[in-house]
Amino acid sequence: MEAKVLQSLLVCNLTEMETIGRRPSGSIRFNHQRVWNQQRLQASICLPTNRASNKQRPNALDVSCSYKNFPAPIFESQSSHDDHMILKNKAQEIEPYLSGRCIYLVGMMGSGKTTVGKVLSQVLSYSFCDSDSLVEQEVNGTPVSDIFQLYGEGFFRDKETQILHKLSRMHLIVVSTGGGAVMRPINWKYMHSGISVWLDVPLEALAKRISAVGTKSRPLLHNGSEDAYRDVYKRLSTLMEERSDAYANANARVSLENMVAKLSYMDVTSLSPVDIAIEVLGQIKNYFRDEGRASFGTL
Ligand SMILES: Nc1ncnc2c1ncn2[C@@H]1O[C@H](COP(=O)(O)OP(=O)(O)OP(=O)(O)O)[C@@H](O)[C@H]1O
Ligand SMILES: O=C(O)C1=C[C@@H](O)[C@@H](O)[C@H](O)C1
Repeated sequence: MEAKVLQSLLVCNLTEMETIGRRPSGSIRFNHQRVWNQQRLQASICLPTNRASNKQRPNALDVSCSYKNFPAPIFESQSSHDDHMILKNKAQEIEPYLSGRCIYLVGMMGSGKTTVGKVLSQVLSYSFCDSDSLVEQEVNGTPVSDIFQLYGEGFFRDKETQILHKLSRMHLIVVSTGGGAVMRPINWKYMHSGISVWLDVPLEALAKRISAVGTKSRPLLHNGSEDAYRDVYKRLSTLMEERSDAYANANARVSLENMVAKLSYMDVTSLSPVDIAIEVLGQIKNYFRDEGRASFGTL
């Protein structure tokens, strides 16, 4: 019965997650076992009931977050049995260290934050949120490209900061952040409530991915040009020059170029989202290891 309820869940309201995820005192529960129980509880309470009259409801956070909303684990259909096992084992290894903290994926447009983020959320039994989608919801479902056009980039950035602020009070979420979120120092204050990981993808690969799907939904890249690849590449290069230092604020970096060298692959197109998710978990583990060494004064 419980499994059925879990399966049928499509959308989980962050307000409720916040209510459950925190003790009345406001402190977050960091016990590993409790995290699992908490997820179950969270799931049962996220049923779409009418909660309009619930007096316990904290500041309305009118955004939603998917919880296990994929028919079957994506990673099971996209990778070998060995890869699942590696992914699951890595997830189990770092869960106690994560202690329910959110994972913020940062990186350029098209770097795979959403694709890899969904794999990570499934294997960690976390929820998944895309901050761009949350901004869209806040603006009555207006697409990001229309928000830029109607209200300007500054308005979008303010909404993005508000969303990150709200998310910083949550836990058990993998957050795919907007590509430019790293540029505001205040956003880092919020993202450092969790663990941040930079998906560092070579510009050629980004330009190929983005020009293949078109630039319409990406206002900072769209100019309706004939040679989409070349234009996207040029624009991405400029953005990367402005942003690389900001991305480097992340707690961990996953460089697809380094992965290709390590795995002796031909190029980054051989790297599956599952390969990248495994590396994300590995780099998070390294971060905790280094952090532990630093706090014990052995560095
Ligand atoms: N490892 C991969 N190999 C090949 N294609 C990929 C990989 N990861 C993502 N993609 C493709 O790249 C495109 C962008 O991926 P995705 O939407 O996950 O990136 P994103 O970082 O969330 O982008 P944005 O910030 O613009 O929303 C998608 O078409 C996706 O299918
Ligand atoms: O790189 C950027 O600045 C952006 C990336 C997208 O995710 C959106 O947040 C928006 O299109 C801006």
